[in-house]
Amino acid sequence: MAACASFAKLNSFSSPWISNNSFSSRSGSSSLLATRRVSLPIRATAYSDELVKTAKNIASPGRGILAIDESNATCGKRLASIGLDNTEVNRQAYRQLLLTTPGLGEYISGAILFEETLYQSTTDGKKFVDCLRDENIVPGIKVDKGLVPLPGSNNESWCQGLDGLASRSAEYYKQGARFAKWRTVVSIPCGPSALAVKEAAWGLARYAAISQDNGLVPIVEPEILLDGDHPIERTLEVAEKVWSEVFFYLAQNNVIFEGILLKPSMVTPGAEHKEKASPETIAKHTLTMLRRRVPPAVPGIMFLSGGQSEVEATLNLNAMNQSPNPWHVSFSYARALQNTVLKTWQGRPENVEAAQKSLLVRAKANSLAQLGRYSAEGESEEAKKGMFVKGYTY
Ligand SMILES: O=P(O)(O)OC[C@H]1O[C@](O)(COP(=O)(O)O)[C@@H](O)[C@@H]1O
Repeated sequence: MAACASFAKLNSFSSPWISNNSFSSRSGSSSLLATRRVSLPIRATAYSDELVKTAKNIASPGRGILAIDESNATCGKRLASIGLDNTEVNRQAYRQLLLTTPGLGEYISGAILFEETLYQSTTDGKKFVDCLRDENIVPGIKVDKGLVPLPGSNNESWCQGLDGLASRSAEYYKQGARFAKWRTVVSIPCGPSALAVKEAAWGLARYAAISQDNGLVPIVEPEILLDGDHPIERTLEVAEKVWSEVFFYLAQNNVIFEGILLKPSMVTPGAEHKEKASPETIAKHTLTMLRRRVPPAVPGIMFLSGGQSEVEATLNLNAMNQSPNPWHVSFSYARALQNTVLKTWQGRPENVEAAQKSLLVRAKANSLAQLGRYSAEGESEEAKKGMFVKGYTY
C-alpha cells in the first residue's frame, strides 16, 4: 500500500522533464491500455532545478574536472613517489598548490575533493572551497568509503558508503560541495561475475538518488579496470553490460538523468594485450558503447584516466571530440592531470610556481581536447609515461 501511495505521489508531481512525457499503462486489461495514461515516475527533489544547472555548468565547453579526491592511502602513494611522508601537512601543502593555481578556472569546471580537503584552508586561512569559487570552479566531494572484498564473487570487490550517506551529503552541501563522486570497480580478468556487476550498478544507483535528494550532482563511476590481456572487443562487451545495468537501476531509483554526470573508463584493450590501440580505435569503440547505452538526457561524460599517460589520455579525449556528440565529452582525471605536477613540485616551496604552470599546461591540453583541437607536439617525455600498475588496489 505504501509503495502504491508513493507511486501515486510521484505521478502527481509535475516537472519540466515529465510534463509532456506520458505512456499508456499495460497493467490490467487491454481496455486499460486505451484509457489509463500515467506520467513516467521520475523523482523530483527540492534541488531538481539546481542539480540540472550544476551539471550543465560543470559540463561547459572547453572545461573538465580536476580529480584530487585521493583517499589518504592513495594520496600517500602519490607523495611517496616524490619521497614525502603521508602527513596531513604534506597533503594540505600539495592540495594548496593545486587549488590556488591562478587561472585554473579557464579549463577546470569542477574539482573533486577528499573529505579532509573539503574542510581545509590555505596556510593563510582561506577555505579551499572559497579558492575554488573565486575561480568559478564547482567544489565536489568523494562520498564512497572505498572497496572491500565481495563475498560469493570471483575475488571481486564492492564499494561501501551507503550507511549515513544522506546525513553526510547534507553536511557536505552546507560546507559548499555541489557534486559528489562514488567510484566502484569492475575487473575483466575476474569475470566479471553477474553478482559483481549487479552490486556495482545497484550501489551507484542508490548513491545517485541519495545525492540528488541532498543537492549534490552524482558522478556515476563504475571503473572497468585496465588489467588483463583481452582485446578491445571484450572491453566493449563488458562496458555495455555494466552500463546497461547501471542505467536500469538508475531508472528504477528514479534518478534525474539531467542532473547526473558519468565517469566511465575509455574502452581500450587490456593493458597486457599484445597490441596497443590507436586513439581513433579507442574513440570509435568508446563512442559506440556510449551511443548504445547512455541517453542523451545525460549532460556530461567525464572520463577517468585509469593509468594512461597524460598524453595518451589527452589524445584519446581529443579523438572522441572530432565529431559532435550528444553529450559534453570531457575529462575527470586524477593521475593524467597530476603526474607532471608532482614530479615538478618534489615537495619544495621554491617549485610551487613551476608545478602550478605544469598543471595549467595539462589542464589547457585537455581543454583543447574537449574541443577537439589538441596536438601532442612539444609534449614532455614525463607526460608520455604510462602510470598503469598491474593488480593495483587503492
Ligand atoms: O580510491 P581512491 O583513493 O579514491 O582513488 C581513486 C582515484 O580514481 C579516480 O576516480 C580516477 O583517477 P584516474 O584518473 O587517475 O584514473 C580519482 O578521482 C580517484 O582519486
